[in-house]
Amino acid sequence: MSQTDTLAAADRAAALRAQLHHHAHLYYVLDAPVLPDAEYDKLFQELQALEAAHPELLSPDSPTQRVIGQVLDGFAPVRHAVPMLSIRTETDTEASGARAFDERVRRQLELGEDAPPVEYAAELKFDGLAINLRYEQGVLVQAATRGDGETGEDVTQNIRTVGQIPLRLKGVHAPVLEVRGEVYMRRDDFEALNERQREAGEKTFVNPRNTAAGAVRQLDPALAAKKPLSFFAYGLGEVQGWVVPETHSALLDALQAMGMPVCEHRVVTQGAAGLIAFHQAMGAQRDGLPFDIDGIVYKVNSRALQQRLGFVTREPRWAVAHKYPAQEQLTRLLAIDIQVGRTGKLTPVARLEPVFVGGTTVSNATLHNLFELRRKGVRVGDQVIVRRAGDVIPEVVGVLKAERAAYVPNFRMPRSCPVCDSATVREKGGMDYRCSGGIFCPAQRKQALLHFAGRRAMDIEGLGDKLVEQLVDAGIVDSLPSLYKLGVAKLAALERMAEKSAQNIVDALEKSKTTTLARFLFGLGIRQIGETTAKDLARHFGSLDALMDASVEQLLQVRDVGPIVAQSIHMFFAQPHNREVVAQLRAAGVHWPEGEGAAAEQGPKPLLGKTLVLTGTLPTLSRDAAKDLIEAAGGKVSGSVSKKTHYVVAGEEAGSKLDKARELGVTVLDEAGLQALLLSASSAQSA
Ligand SMILES: NC(=O)c1ccc[n+]([C@@H]2O[C@H](COP(=O)([O-])OP(=O)(O)OC[C@H]3O[C@@H](n4cnc5c(N)ncnc54)[C@H](O)[C@@H]3O)[C@@H](O)[C@H]2O)c1
Ligand SMILES: [Zn+2]
Repeated sequence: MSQTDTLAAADRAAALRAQLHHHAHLYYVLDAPVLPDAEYDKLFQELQALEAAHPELLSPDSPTQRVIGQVLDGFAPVRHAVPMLSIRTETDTEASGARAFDERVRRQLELGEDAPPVEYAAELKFDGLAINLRYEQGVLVQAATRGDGETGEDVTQNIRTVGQIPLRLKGVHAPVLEVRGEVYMRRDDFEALNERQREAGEKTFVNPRNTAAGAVRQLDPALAAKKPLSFFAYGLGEVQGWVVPETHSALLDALQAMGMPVCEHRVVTQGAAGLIAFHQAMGAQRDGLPFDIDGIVYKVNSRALQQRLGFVTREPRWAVAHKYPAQEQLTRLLAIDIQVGRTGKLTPVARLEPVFVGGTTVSNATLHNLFELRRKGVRVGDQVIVRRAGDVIPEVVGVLKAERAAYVPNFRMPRSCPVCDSATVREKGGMDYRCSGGIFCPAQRKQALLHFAGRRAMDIEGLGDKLVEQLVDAGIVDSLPSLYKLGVAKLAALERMAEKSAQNIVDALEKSKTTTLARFLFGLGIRQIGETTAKDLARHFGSLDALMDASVEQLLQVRDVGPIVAQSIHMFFAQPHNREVVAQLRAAGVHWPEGEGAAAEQGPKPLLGKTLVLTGTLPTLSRDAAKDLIEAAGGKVSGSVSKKTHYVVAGEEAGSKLDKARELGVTVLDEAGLQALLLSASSAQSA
């Protein structure tokens, strides 16, 4: 090898070490890596290869030679009685990773060709943070992170908040028993946490691993307690006065018997073939697991053999981590498109240079919403980190800002819906932009039709999920008015539809034409217009034309209508295509007694200002009918009992609401009591 080769190699090795140290610091000390693991691993492997080719370049402080990580200021250092090591990684293709490990083990144990296969225990490699739990006389006295392997951090206070970690071991009173395992965050807990963050307009977390690590290494235990963490045990540290089982699998059984959470997905198997089978089987189940794993750990099962194999500086010789495809990868953001969801929500979607991540090729990923996109600072052309884990849709979780070559303008949400061209709106205080097109927007059509046909709206019997799906997909129904053009022949031609049922639908459509203004308004599916608001509006304006022409100020006069609702109604009727839909529906024969609301408004209001709660089954009145009666009498129906509740109307099988009413001393009525109240109050008022 020439001298220039060696010099170039030395330069490259030094550069790689500097980079690896930098990224390890971000990862292990600050819990805030900027590179995906796969990129870090590439650099790590390049350094390993260089050092193998040029042994003279090896230095004891190389990241390949020792565990990196250091104690964060603010935590007391804990010296590990038994060092906490790393595990050698096999990133090769499925079969060869296990075979390479088995061959090494056999060579080191000096097993001949015809010696029987080595017994292995295989388990999952949980993607979290290693923790050493020290129990003295069976009581948890200290919890420590790995740190640099020799010295970790005392995180006892934070670990005490992890409900799955026993504070006392069952049936163990040994002077010292250190249990090691992984603290992690379940995917559903992680998603829920991020959902809350997004709703609050706060920063979201990148992945469960870094979130869990950050929570454990949080200086304020109260903040740590807010992040739901879980735990799996997989090994031991120092032991005094306890007989360690002879195999790894028996150890895991023993840990489980002490009350330690141990993962059920593990096997004992002979030779490489069994390892390969387990790696493949778990690879197929990986997406469905409730937590992230980044591989399988193979361990020589016999403790005696483990001791014979021993350690190299950084890792045991008797274990190996056989990885799966990474769940985070770097790729380029080609464009940002807008997707319109079933409820009209606009989601920015990243079009990506296709990348293999989490086991599949991904070319689209969600950017969630404008605010998150801005906070992450994502721009078209950027190198972005894509995460795909489990069944969650792939998402862009970060960006390498240093890589940006030129100025790229900030992304903006479109002013009109890319599907239907209706105006887009952002609700005050909300994070989301929406298409205001409603039924007019093909993206929202099915949802809008179902809502229109719903029991509390136009009440079109038989027009459910399946049928709407069929009608829209076949292009037969593309708007609310086109519903009323459906004939028996067209319907009967659909799959699973007979003449009789088609006739029933046509009859139901006909029947629905005679309705009330409140039902019709509610059925239009105007954002923010629930059933109660629709009733209030109908009562207040009495006619649809008056409502359609109302100004925001006039709308604000209606009981319980605030600025957001008023704006939404005004916006809806300001759009010509919405007025057109209304006109067509009326032309199709949909009608209601005009002025009905105004008349009702003048009737007696015996329950004005009263709040009632309904619970259980009433003998004759349906829940809806009771609600209508109460509302017609000026009362309000609420879903939960509080000190502000005036009456609870209870029927059969009334549940916790009844208990709550008794607890708070709220008057409880049965159906007869309600009827009497309506009558006596109204006669009292008219008297
Ligand atoms: N993104 C970055 O910038 C960056 C920087 C540094 C390190 N990293 C990542 O950190 C990892 C390397 O870290 P490492 O050296 O700690 O090794 P490792 O995390 O790959 O392996 C050792 C660890 O595996 C864990 N583990 C999980 N399940 C286990 C089981 N069943 N049995 C035993 N141990 C189990 C333990 O916590 C143990 O400490 C790589 O994935 C690397 O990509 C990333
Ligand atoms: Zn639209």
